[in-house]
Amino acid sequence: MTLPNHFELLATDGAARTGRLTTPHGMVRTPAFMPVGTAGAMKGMHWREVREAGADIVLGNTYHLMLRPGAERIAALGGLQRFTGWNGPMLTDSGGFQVMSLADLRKVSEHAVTFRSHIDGAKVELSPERSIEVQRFLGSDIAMQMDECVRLPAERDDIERAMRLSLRWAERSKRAFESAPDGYMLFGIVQGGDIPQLRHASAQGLVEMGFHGYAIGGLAVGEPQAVMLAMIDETAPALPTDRPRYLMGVGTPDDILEAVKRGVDMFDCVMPTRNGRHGVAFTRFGQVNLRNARHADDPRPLDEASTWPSARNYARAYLHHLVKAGETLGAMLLSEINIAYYQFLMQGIRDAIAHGTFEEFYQRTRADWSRGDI
Ligand SMILES: Nc1nc2c(CCNCC3CCCC3)c3[nH]c(NCCc4ccccc4)nc3cc2c(=O)[nH]1
Repeated sequence: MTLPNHFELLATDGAARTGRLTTPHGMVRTPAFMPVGTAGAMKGMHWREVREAGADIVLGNTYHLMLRPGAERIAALGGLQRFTGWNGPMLTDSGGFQVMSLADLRKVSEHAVTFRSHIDGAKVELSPERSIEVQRFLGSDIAMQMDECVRLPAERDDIERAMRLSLRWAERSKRAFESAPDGYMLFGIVQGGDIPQLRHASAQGLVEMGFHGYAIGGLAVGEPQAVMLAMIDETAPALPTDRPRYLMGVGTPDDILEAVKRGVDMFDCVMPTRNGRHGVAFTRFGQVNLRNARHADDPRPLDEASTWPSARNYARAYLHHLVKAGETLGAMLLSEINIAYYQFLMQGIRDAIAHGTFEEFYQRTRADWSRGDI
């Protein structure tokens, strides 16, 4: 049964696309970078800054929120938007990936993933049905199917086993999702590791089932960028052109630019906020590690032409001092500066595709990153 389409393609330039995704909580401009609000908060930032930076949609974390404060509790309090105060679109991951990377004593069976909570050691079972139920309780606008992601490099047998399990879980996730109200979306997740034939089989299986959008999973899990890009080249053409494509967990500004060029519409990554907390700034001219002593006497701001005040108004020397002194303000300023840069990059990408100048934008942006005089 084909699901209704809430995605509108506005323009294409080569394989790159720009469009609009309509959700119950608002509109998402694509290509979109979705900041990751891990446990119901954007670490070190107020939601108004996330919005002012240009983010249309953020990620919530099913794994963390189902353990604490609990999905039923958030539902009773009106859902994630009301609970957090972010009243825009939200996407939640299914939790399986986080279990495999965060929980201990985890086990994967046909029925579900079972694990011990990293908070109180309680035994927890996360089946496709329970994952969809939790995402519905959270009230997210876009839910993800439950899947199994294999780290790379991996044996072909293991990649195939996980890909076929994920297809069976896709079917169960879709059935469990069917009662969701109009407008709420469910995305399938393509698996298949670094093996083209398995990528094609996974994409074909999902497209036959029919989803509101399709994620490319199983990447950014240890493989070189060239392998990731090759798998996008194999997968994107196998997905419907009129539905959104979401590359999970990606990535650096360079990863994003390369993936947009290959037809990807949506991205999420913890990097802007995580690197910000560790003193690394993303700028139009590349990354700047403000822990480095070379900044101690530098009166220049990070980027005097930035559209974001904090990137224009603070001396590198001050940011260096805050980071070295472990001042919370350092993590706060760099988090907002990084989220703002990522949104600045996405706005430039959307405008370039809309004007048919994506190739020039691509070349100039990469040249600016590698100027190295920062
Ligand atoms: N369901 C599912 N999720 C995946 C994710 C999580 C995406 N962010 C979820 C948010 C929701 C909650 C938290 C995150 C991935 N993240 C990455 N790479 C991250 C690489 C990275 C790691 C650390 C720093 C920077 C980059 N690959 C991923 C593959 C999958 C996948 O196949 N299936």
